[in-house]
Amino acid sequence: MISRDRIPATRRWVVKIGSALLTRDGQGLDREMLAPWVEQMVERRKAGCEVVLVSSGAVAEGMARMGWRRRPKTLHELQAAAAVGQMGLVRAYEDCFQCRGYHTAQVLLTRDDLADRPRYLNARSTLRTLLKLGVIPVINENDTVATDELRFGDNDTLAALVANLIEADLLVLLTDQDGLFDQDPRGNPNARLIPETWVDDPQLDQVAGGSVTGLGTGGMVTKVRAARLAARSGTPTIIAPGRGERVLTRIGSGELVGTLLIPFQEPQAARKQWLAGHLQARGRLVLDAGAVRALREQGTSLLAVGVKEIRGRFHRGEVVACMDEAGREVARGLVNYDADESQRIKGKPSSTFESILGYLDDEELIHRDNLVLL
Ligand SMILES: Nc1ncnc2c1ncn2[C@@H]1O[C@H](COP(=O)(O)OP(=O)(O)O)[C@@H](O)[C@H]1O
Ligand SMILES: N[C@@H](CCC(=O)OP(=O)(O)O)C(=O)O
Repeated sequence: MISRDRIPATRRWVVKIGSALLTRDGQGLDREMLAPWVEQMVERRKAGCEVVLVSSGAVAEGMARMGWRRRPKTLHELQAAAAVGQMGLVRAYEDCFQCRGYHTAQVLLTRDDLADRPRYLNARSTLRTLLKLGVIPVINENDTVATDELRFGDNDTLAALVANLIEADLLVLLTDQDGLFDQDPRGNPNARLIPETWVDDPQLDQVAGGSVTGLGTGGMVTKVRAARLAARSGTPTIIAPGRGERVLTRIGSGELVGTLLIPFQEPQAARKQWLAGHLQARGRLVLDAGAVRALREQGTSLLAVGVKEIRGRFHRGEVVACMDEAGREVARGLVNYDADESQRIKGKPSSTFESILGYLDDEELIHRDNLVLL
């Protein structure tokens, strides 16, 4: 189990800086805040810890550059603002890191980049190479091309998936509060900071509220969800106050800063993490109770005989969600048959596939190696 005293030994961090923190009430980047964070990340780097930065702020900086006082309503205007603002964002980081002797690299990702296995593997190799070269990757969502179906939507999720991608030792979510409280501290003076918690504690779903500033997206809800995603690679998360004095340095020395969310499970193999973090399943399979039990209790492959319903359009090799009859997702995995073929073989034993389809590709609908329980 990770505890604060193990943090000084961590060697790979993902640091996420949120919009609520980085932008002065929506007035563009707070460049004065940037320098101390960069300073501290450079300190970490010099102490032998690799750092990947996930930074929001493109939309807010774009709005400031265009002289827009209100956040635009249409997706295209938001995308335009992000494209303008991203220039300012990377320039600010590049200037700040370069004068301290470090190069930065801009990496813009969409959900599809991480959902597609070859692109996921490419992103992983590029990030690893950049880290080996001593460069600081600065990641944001590729807002220009990300439509609603393609969006991570909030950078907490993006940061967690990046932590999975590079198997980070720590995910730091810097925000405008001192950490996670037992209720939203805005307007609740009695709210108490939670210094440490298991990430799977169901209570967290009650305490974490949304964002109220209109600048950030997601609030604590997406941070808790991100911490749970990060836990899949065994990565602990700290939600910490970005405006706190030398916050990254203090976290690095194991001081009690913010909220530590502790992973509850052994790290999953990278392939299973990728499957679990895959945000958009192409289709759904509804399983009968026997199949759900077999997956959960015996860790078997999924056979067509236990499948009652096929929903959505998908091809062999794509990710599908496995649901129980009450509509809860129990697993997801890479399916061995297209949707049309699955429709024809559902509820049937594999001995009949050849006569139904004219061929037998695989005996299982999803092989256990390609399946992850949720
Ligand atoms: N239990 C809670 N503890 C702390 N903050 C909370 C809680 N519930 C909701 N919040 C809200 O979450 C906000 C931070 O999230 P958000 O605005 O999305 O920022 P960021 O851009 O840093 O991701 C805080 O300003 C706070 O009002
Ligand atoms: N990609 C967007 C950031 C999305 C966003 O606001 O995320 P968050 O900082 O998690 O609330 C931008 O750069 O403006």
